[in-house]
Amino acid sequence: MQLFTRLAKFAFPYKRWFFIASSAMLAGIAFDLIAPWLLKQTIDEGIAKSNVRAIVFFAALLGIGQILKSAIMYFQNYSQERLGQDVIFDLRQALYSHLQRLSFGYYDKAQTGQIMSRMTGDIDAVKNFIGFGAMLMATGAVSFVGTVIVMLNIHVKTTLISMVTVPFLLFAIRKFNRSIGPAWGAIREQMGKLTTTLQENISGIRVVKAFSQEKLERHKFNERNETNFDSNMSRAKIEAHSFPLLGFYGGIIFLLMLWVGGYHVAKGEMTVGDFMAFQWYIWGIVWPLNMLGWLVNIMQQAFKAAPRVFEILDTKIDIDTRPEGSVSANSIRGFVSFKHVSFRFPSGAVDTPMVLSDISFDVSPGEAVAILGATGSGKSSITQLLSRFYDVSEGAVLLDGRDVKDYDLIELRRKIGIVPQETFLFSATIRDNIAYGRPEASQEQIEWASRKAQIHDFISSLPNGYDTLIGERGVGLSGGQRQRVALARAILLDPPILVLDEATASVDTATESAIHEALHEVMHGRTTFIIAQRLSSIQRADRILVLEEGRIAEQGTHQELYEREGFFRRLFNLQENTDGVNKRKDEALLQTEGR
Ligand SMILES: Nc1ncnc2c1ncn2[C@@H]1O[C@H](COP(=O)(O)OP(=O)(O)OP(=O)(O)O)[C@@H](O)[C@H]1O
Repeated sequence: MQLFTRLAKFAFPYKRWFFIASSAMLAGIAFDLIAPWLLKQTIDEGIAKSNVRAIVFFAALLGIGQILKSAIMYFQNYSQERLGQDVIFDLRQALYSHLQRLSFGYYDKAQTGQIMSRMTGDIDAVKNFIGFGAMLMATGAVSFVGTVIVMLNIHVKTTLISMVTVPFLLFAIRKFNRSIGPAWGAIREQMGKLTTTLQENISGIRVVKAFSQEKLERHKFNERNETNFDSNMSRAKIEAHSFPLLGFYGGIIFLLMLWVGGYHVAKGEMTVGDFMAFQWYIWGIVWPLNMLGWLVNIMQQAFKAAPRVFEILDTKIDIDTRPEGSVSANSIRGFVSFKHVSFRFPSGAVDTPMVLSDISFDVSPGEAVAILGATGSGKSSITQLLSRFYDVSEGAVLLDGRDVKDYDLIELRRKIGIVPQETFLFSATIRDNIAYGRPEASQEQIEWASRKAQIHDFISSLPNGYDTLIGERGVGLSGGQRQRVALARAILLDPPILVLDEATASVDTATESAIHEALHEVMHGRTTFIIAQRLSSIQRADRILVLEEGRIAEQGTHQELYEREGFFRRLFNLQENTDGVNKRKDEALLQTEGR
């Protein structure tokens, strides 16, 4: 019932189509009730009395009625489809907007395939019900009741005896309804899993092929496909078992009517016209009953699909984009302050250790701070809290002296240019990708950002330049090129805060040094966070924070940390040694080649 109410709320704005469809439906049923009577009149008043005028008159009325009904059917079909499409349009739109507003915490746990299948198959199932299932149900119910009333008026005994199987049929429908519901639930769930497997396989096809795991993946898909097949066969078995029984009960109604009606005609208690009219009327009760199984199917599909859709809509938005009383972030300067921040990912269990513990530091506007630490030490998490991809578990992150939670989130994020660790590019032109955060940017501005990111020359060398289309996730570009396009995208935002999360990890040392040279100018006047594991990436940092297992182990300038003989010094010595060894190897190689 709750589902009905929720779906009805979506349908309410389109009540106009509902009224047109239901009026057309009632008009259609009215015709179905009048037409057999016209037939009766044609037979009893025309044929039986050899009255040609009466035959022509009633037959003409029947013809006109048929034409009118066709026109009415057009309105009914159009408006009920329109109602379904409108509702589904809004539902899909609401779902998409909600998905856009859900935080990283949701996506950490969600499966893309499940979301996809809810946006497509589940929504379609709901549409089938709203579009014609519900209307057909209403038409059937009105037609059934109306026909029974008219038939009772013509001949009570024939009507009642003909309908003797109806209670059995309704009982069978109830049983069918109970068993088909779970079957449809399993199918919708299986479809979500099948889509997830497919989506993961396609997204990870390069890994699959690199590790020659096509057979394993085929096996995984096959398993899902088989489960889906089995679920559908279980459903088909229930249908195969129930539908003939429902058809049988419906057929018996027709036979009983022939038998009882024929008997009463023979006894002179019914006219031939009445009998013929009954033949027609009987379809008014048989078709809704015959359709019941099919309608229950549509309804159960929708009732299993709708909760999956509503489950997403009901997911609480934990990080609201425009919290009440939020302040504008448009004029922030970039003073960042972490106050005793501790953090655990929302997907992490309560008893797991914090990813960040008691982190406190201040960064002045324009300062460049490097965050250094072993893998998994919490470097990226720090910057994710700044952009409010997640909210702190304890403490506070302040921006220009205000809690980041107080700012309009959309404006806040526009003020933080991020080059993430994993570059994602859209299947669009290189220009569109660079201008993603600032679609109104001019070609000059885009080229300026590309130059700073050391990617302009490469783009210009392509036959289509900035108009070059890149594939999904940036296919067609190397890892380093993708990273530089992402860098240009962040630079173009011209933000007061810049976050470079291993932004030059995929480029060669020469390009890295060229990027850092150019970045020096870009970083000027901006608060910059440079997350890196290579010391060469953080040369330009004014200050370094060293993280160890989610805590700040040390902080200071290069010189201060070097003298402290801690993690930084160890890393420095290690990387110096590695660089030294590499350098010696290169020299030896050159000498060998030179000989
Ligand atoms: N979305 C997530 N959900 C749950 N735990 C996460 C999530 N992302 C990261 N973690 C965990 O949080 C810890 C810190 O991760 P973070 O990405 O901040 O480390 P990092 O220092 O940036 O590592 P790297 O240098 O490898 O990028 C890690 O132990 C990681 O397993």
